[in-house]
Formats: sequence, structure tokens, C-alpha cells
Amino acid sequence: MLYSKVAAHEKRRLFREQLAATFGSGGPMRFPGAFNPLSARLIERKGFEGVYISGAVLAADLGLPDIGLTTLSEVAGRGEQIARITDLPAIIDADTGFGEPMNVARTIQELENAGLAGAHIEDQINPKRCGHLDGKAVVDEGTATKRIRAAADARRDDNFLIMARTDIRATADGPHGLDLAKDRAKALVDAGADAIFPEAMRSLEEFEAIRSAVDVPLLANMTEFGKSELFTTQQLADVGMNIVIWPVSMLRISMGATGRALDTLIEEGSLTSKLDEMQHRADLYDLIDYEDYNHFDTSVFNFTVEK
Ligand SMILES: C[C@](O)(C(=O)O)[C@H](CC(=O)O)C(=O)O
Ligand SMILES: [Mg+2]
Repeated sequence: MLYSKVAAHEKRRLFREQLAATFGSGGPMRFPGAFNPLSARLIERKGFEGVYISGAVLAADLGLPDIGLTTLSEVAGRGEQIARITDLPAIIDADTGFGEPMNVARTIQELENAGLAGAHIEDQINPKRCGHLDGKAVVDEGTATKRIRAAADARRDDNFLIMARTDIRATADGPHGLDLAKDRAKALVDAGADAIFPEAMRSLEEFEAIRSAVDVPLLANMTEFGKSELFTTQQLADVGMNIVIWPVSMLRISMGATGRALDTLIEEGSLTSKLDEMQHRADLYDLIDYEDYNHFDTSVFNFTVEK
């Protein structure tokens, strides 16, 4: 009912504990992307370990491309709406940090205020683009590490996870690109990154190479229609990944289903044939704990919804 009662600092503490356990026998923590607060609830109910908040989804939700048009206030605001509705830790995509290192510092404090458990800051130039597109460019090592140092210094809760994302792999073909990624990952860890997000890895062997380069938690991005093959969580566990995200997947699924339903509406003039695909009213009410609001007033939920 209402918002999560687990305080943000407690979510972060538990997250760090669980993340540390992924270095032992535990598999990677699974963070499907929540495209709104309600979907975060569903992710929690299904038993996942965390919620990812994607910049690409946030931009797409506003009808915008993912090129750094969204503002810190928009991102922090949406992050807060999603983080507060779930007991799970939420990690948010902070793009390039919204400016210079001093802006990155403020970004981290705002995201802490918003109740998030961590954020990733990437080393792309502005304007940035999706990490799985061609033609990306990254800033030099000095600029990238300054962003991360500013982020690490700014946080007030040591358990807020500062994740450095590097997009450098795609700036050179073949083994050279991978070497650049290993070197960049090491430099980012030295600058204070708690975790690394090696973007656009092409194979399990590439993930493994980053694993052997640094000794901090690693995130694997299983976004569809991109540069990476879609590996299973088990395959990613086997190469030492600690967090897996499916950042845009649930939005893609929902938009795909919505498009098909709109076609049905045009063709059949009704959505009767789609009822089986819909979340039932009863399941929606269950997900938002409707009945529990009788705690305030017993006439709030005094009806039944047949399934
Ligand atoms: C993870 C990512 O940064 C995001 O914003 O969700 C994107 C995902 C995507 O566009 O598929 C990315 O750059 O990989
Ligand atoms: Mg992004």
C-alpha cells in the first residue's frame, strides 16, 4: 500500500550486500527495466532482485530520441516515482551526468535524494547516443575519470553505487577496441567507480576479458536489436557478471502489444479477442494493493471483481 516502507539507505545497504554475494555462489542480480512505477511493482512481485531505469525509455516515453535531451530534473523525478513504489533497489541511467564534473556531482546528490540505489555515468561525448549504435565517440581518459571522481566524492551515502559505463569498445574494431575497454575500465575503477558497465560487448569472451581486467561488480546490458547477443543469466553468471539489465525490453513488449491491439481495434471494431492478453482488472487491483486501503476506510474496497 502506498509507497515502499524500506528507507533508501536501507535499500542501498541490502543491495550492496546482495551484490557482494554475487561474487560467491549467487548468480547475477536481475534488473529488468521498469518503464513506469506500476511495472516496477510487477518486477518486484515476480521476484526479481532490482529495477533498472533506462534513459532510452525515459526519452522514448516523452517521444524523444535518446540523445541527452532529457534534463536532470526529469530523470531524477521519474527515478523518484519509480524507486519509491518498490522495496527493490533501483539503478538509474544518468547518461553523461548532465554536464561538467560539477554537474555530475550535483546529479549524484539529486539521485540520492530521489531514493535511488545507484546510477551509471558514461564516457560518451555530448550529444550522446544509444550505446549500440554506430558512430559513437568518447571523451579522453582524463575527462572520463574526472566525471567518476566527482560522482564518488559527491555522494553522502557510501552505499550509493557509482557505476562507470564505458562506450569505448565500439570506437575501434577487433581486439584493439577490447584493449581500450579494459584500460578504460581500470582507469575508471582507480577513479572511484564501484562497478563497471562495459557497453556493447560483442561476445561472452569480451565480457570475460573485462572480468579479468577489474575486480569490481560488472553489469551486462541485454538490450535487443543491438551489438550484443542475448545471453541467458546463466551464461552471464558463468563469465562473472554481477548485474544484468534488460533496459528497454518491457517497453518494447508493451508497445508491440499495444500496436497489435490497435490493429485489432481497427479490424474487428472491438478488443474482445484481446481480453486474454490483457492484465485483468483483478490483477491490477491486486498489484496496487487496492484492498489494503480499507485500512483507512472500510468502504474503499467493498466490491468484488470476478476473474
Ligand atoms: C542502456 C541504455 O543506455 C538505456 O538508456 O536504457 C541504452 C539501451 C538501448 O538504447 O537499447 C544503451 O545505450 O544501451
Ligand atoms: Mg541510456
